[in-house]
Amino acid sequence: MKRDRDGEWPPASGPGAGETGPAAGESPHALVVGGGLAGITTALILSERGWRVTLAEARPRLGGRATSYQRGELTVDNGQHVFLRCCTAYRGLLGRLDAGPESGLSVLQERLDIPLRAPDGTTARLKRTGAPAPLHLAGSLAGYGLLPLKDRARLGRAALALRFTDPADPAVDAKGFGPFLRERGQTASAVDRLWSVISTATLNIDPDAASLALAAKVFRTGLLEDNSGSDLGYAAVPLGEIHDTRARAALVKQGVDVRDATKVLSVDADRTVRLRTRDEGELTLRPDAVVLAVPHDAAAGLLPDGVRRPFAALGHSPIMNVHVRYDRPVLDGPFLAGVDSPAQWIFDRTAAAGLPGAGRYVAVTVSAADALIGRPVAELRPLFEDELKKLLPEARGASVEEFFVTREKQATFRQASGSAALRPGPVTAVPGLYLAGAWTATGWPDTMESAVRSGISAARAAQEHFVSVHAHRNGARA
Ligand SMILES: Cc1cc2nc3c(=O)[nH]c(=O)nc-3n(C[C@H](O)[C@H](O)[C@H](O)COP(=O)(O)OP(=O)(O)OC[C@H]3O[C@@H](n4cnc5c(N)ncnc54)[C@H](O)[C@@H]3O)c2cc1C
Repeated sequence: MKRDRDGEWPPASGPGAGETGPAAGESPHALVVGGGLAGITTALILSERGWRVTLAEARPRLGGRATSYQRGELTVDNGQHVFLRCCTAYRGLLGRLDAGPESGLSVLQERLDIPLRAPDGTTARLKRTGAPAPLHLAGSLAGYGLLPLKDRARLGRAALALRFTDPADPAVDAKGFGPFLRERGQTASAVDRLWSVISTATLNIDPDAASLALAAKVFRTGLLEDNSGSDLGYAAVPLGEIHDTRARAALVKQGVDVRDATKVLSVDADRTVRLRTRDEGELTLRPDAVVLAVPHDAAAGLLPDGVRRPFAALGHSPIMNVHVRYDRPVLDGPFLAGVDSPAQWIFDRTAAAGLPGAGRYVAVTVSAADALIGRPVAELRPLFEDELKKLLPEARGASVEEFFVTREKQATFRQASGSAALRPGPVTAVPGLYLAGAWTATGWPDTMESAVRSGISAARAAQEHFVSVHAHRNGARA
């Protein structure tokens, strides 16, 4: 079987460390631009390989789009984040930061188990058994109470077709997920009440517009190829505790020069980089490697003139989170998926956010939030309070103590059909200049997993280039 090197967090040293570090006495300098998960990963790996690494992050905190902020006594995530057991690279990063499930900082279900409810009170449970994939879901889908029997009977046809759909095929990427499902007999309710629950959450776009290739990647890797792939995980603490505090400590321990509140202003074709530092001063560096681990539009703005940047057309899709504090428990588990409702995923974040007392704090995720993200709180509040009363019977008698909204207009790139062709690999036309970020060509949707994979690939590309240039120079000298 082909080894999935990008899915493995590379060992720091010893056998398996891969391409080996720079030779003794040589200590090349890398500037990693962007302190999101892609930049953190690149910086850690290059540093472990013997590079001197500077990490420049424009904001005062690390973690990029997967982070937290303080609001009174609550530590609020900018948006609820989940991962799956198949996210091997992100789980590798959690392990590297001592933040895996065994640390208590994150949770990973032993077996996939998602409770779902519709506003009319109908419920279902997406649950796996220990049977081999795809039989591990057969019982759960056969009893999926949110769909009539005739719809359930047809689910297998689309699942089987997805299992044989190649996510790497450009012709597949040119197609939409919605049309593919309809062609395979899936009704509008099957799309809304089952397929979209997973595809909208992972691809952040309506199924009709979503790339079939990315949908096939999600369903194949998560649900259809391995029985444990979709076991669900999430942080048990604020995201910032892992992606900022823990990551920063690991980077500093590793010797990385972490410069937050430091913005890269320009990168020239000879790798001369201008930065604006925390104290508003300017600094110029000329490192051996520059890794742009920034969002795609920021990368398009920083690349030197003459370098192609088709990815500037990737666009964005928004995610909105609605945050509600109740005076009492309203959820009878850690989370619930809502169907036929704008309240798509409801997570109890009381303990994670550090809220004391009997009250409860829930975070509600609205992916592909194009229609709602621009609406004022005055409109969103009655809408969501009402929806939550329909989905959570316990909320009907509860008082809302606080209601606020976080809006991420550029949460992910627009994962539409045709987007794969726009995603670049880590190597650019400028020697020593690399790209990383969840939007680059990892084959994964714009997720934490994709970000970490992109960081692994960029670090590997920088390392291989450096080693080959030096082997060439040393050969020329001999
Ligand atoms: C609300 C929300 C919910 C999400 N839910 C999930 C989920 O459930 N599961 C999941 O896996 N993914 C989820 N995602 C997606 C996930 O957060 C991203 O895919 C991932 O964090 C991207 O990491 P990154 O390092 O590629 O980019 P980013 O996190 O965007 O990091 C890039 C960094 O570069 C910095 N930067 C930009 N320009 C400069 C400059 N000129 N100089 C210096 N620094 C610069 C930025 O400040 C930023 O910190 C969600 C995203 C959002 C917003």
